[in-house]
Amino acid sequence: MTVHLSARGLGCERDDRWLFADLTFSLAAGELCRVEGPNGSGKTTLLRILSGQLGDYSGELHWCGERLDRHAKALRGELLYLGHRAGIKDGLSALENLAWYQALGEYRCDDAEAARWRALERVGLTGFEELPVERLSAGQQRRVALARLHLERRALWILDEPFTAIDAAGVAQLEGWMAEHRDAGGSVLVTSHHPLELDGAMARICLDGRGGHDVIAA
Ligand SMILES: Nc1ncnc2c1ncn2[C@@H]1O[C@H](COP(=O)(O)OP(=O)(O)OP(=O)(O)O)[C@@H](O)[C@H]1O
Repeated sequence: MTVHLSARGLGCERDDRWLFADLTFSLAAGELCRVEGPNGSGKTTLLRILSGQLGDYSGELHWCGERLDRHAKALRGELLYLGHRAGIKDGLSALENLAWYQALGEYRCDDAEAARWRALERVGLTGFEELPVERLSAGQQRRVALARLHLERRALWILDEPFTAIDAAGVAQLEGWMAEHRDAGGSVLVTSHHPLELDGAMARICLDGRGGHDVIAA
């Protein structure tokens, strides 16, 4: 099985405090992993390091066997990162937001417009495609961000608090998409402050907020 991400001896310090140190784990194709820990324990920082956005860490990180610091571009083409902020532009419509992501060159597909409509249908935004997103509810705005999961296939999803503002049906749906992605050979790293149906099927990286951690297999 292809190992997507592997970390050896990973550490990160903020304000003279280790968020985590000597963290070793791997995430292979077809695996799910939940990163958990109290507020401020370093979950977002870890996900930003693993997605190649932060370079101030110690230890080694590999993407598909290649050092991440030397092959960040290879990872970018295979990664979908959703931050804990929705990352959408208020004045643009849902369709325009997705077009903006496509225009950034992050998404390649034959029929970009059809892909946008299809993605918005999947997240339950039929009828809301052309309104400025500032006129959508918080949960609908989060769904605009989640529509990126359906724009194009990416091997690795890194999702930071993707369930924020999502209703119970939406949580079940998103868990279903994560399971589908895994079954298709993708991998997922996710944070959530709430219990999930998929918990039993996920490995866990538990940060304790004091610099310690546990890595627990699925
Ligand atoms: N750029 C930065 N400079 C200095 N300190 C930072 C920076 N980014 C984060 N921190 C600190 O690192 C710690 C971990 O932050 P992080 O956002 O990773 O935590 P978290 O586990 O995701 O928290 P939450 O559950 O509240 O989202 C916090 O104490 C934060 O203040």
